[in-house]
Amino acid sequence: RESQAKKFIRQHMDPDSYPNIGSSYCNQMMRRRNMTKGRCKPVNTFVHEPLVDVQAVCFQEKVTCKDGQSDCYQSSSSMSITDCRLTNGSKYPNCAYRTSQKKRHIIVACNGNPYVPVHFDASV
Ligand SMILES: Nc1ncnc2c1ncn2[C@@H]1O[C@H](C(=O)NS(=O)(=O)C[C@H]2[C@@H](O)[C@H](n3ccc(=O)[nH]c3=O)O[C@@H]2CO)[C@@H](O)[C@H]1O
Repeated sequence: RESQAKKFIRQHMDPDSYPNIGSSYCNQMMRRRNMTKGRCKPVNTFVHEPLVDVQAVCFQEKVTCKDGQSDCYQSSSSMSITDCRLTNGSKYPNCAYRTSQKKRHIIVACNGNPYVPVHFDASV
């Protein structure tokens, strides 16, 4: 059984790829990280920073999550991210994504002991 922390890493961490990634990045990565099985996950963000830097966000600015819960945190610095967004013409099982490379502050929810990211809430 995959823990929430491991699931966060699988779905949102890609420290080893460089920002100038091609337009097929999302199509490849959404498959490779298992987010196109059964349905195409509509929106997903990958973070191109070291895991320790993303884990540190759990001890940075506390903010309210989109769902109203209070266990979200906003990164003090902006981070290199890639937003993957399903295109309108996309038809399962061929999940077609738009790849957008950005520098944003990320907002994650943290949980557990050790206190680590378990959910990607938004970027600002
Ligand atoms: N406060 C909490 N505290 C603790 N745990 C919490 C909390 N909230 C949820 N979970 C947990 O997380 C699980 C989960 O998968 N939530 S999810 O909203 O569907 C994830 C979103 C995100 O993956 C993605 N997205 C979205 C925007 C963006 O910029 N980038 C981007 O990637 O889209 C998804 C849908 O929006 C949920 O089952 C629940 O267990």
